[in-house]
Amino acid sequence: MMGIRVIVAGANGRMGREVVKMLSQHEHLQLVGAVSRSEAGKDVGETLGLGRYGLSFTSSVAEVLNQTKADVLVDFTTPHVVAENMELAIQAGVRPVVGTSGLPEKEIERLSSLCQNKGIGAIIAPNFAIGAVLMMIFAKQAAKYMPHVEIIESHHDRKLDAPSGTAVKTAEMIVQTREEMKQGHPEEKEILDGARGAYYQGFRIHSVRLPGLVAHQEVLFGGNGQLLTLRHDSLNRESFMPGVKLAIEKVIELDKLVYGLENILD
Ligand SMILES: NC(=O)C1=CN([C@@H]2O[C@H](COP(=O)(O)OP(=O)(O)OC[C@H]3O[C@@H](n4cnc5c(N)ncnc54)[C@H](OP(=O)(O)O)[C@@H]3O)[C@@H](O)[C@H]2O)C=CC1
Ligand SMILES: O=C(O)C1=N[C@H](C(=O)O)C[C@H](O)C1
Repeated sequence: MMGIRVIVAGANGRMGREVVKMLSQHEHLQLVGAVSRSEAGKDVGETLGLGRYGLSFTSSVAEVLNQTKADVLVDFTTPHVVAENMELAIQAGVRPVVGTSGLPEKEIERLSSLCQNKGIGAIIAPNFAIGAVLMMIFAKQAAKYMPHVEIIESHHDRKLDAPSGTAVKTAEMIVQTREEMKQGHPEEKEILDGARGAYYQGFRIHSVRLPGLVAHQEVLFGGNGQLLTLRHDSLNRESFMPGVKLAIEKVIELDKLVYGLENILD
């Protein structure tokens, strides 16, 4: 396989650090740029405890794209900047692989058109853990036969967006097979605001935030006299890395934006 030149945005964050470490373990994946506002100018490897790299952090995606030839931009930043980062990359002919959550549907559509106009690939994956992707696929299958469903997602308390990107994607996949219906008692009333969670086309999504958690989700299906629970737990951030590696390798072959890792699994 040809070498793939990769820029990482959010490289000093929880996910970015893990991506930099993963790249260092694969000869065909070469880190050519790393963005961190707080660590700009410092050596990437020394800052991340990986030994001297001879490559310094850059303070913005615009700057690194200007200075560096790259094939792929991996983005694990925040919902506020991810769209702008993607747009800059697409304009520069660099393919985005995006894990950052919180991108609204309209924005994904707009970025998809940009990719189409430019004829280059991009991947936005709400969750790169293969087990989580399987949970979403199984939830879509189950919803056809058990349409009474609720999603409970639980994350660490540093998370900015709720519900999680994974919960939103799971809900989007569920409604592809679930007959539309409003669940619960027709006269149900919330005594405390938000008690029943966020409403999504007739069913509910609940978000838990606690220190100690990483990334977890349960999809609960109820039927007469039976319950089905699908559960996935990411116990550390290494769990996302096989999916990130796969996306970096696949995005090179794409000529459009793909939303969801399930669409590139063989
Ligand atoms: N798809 C998936 O499988 C997964 C997705 N995620 C998502 O990835 C994203 C990042 O998560 P995580 O690594 O935990 O978050 P962190 O907060 O640890 O890292 C985000 C990094 O983004 C940078 N950043 C923050 N604000 C800005 C800004 N305004 N402009 C430019 N850079 C900024 C910061 O770096 P600095 O201050 O140095 O610039 C920070 O280190 C989240 O949206 C999360 O939901 C997380 C796990 C898995
Ligand atoms: O913020 C996180 O940590 C995670 N975010 C993604 C999401 O919003 O679904 C993926 C994973 O759940 C971890």
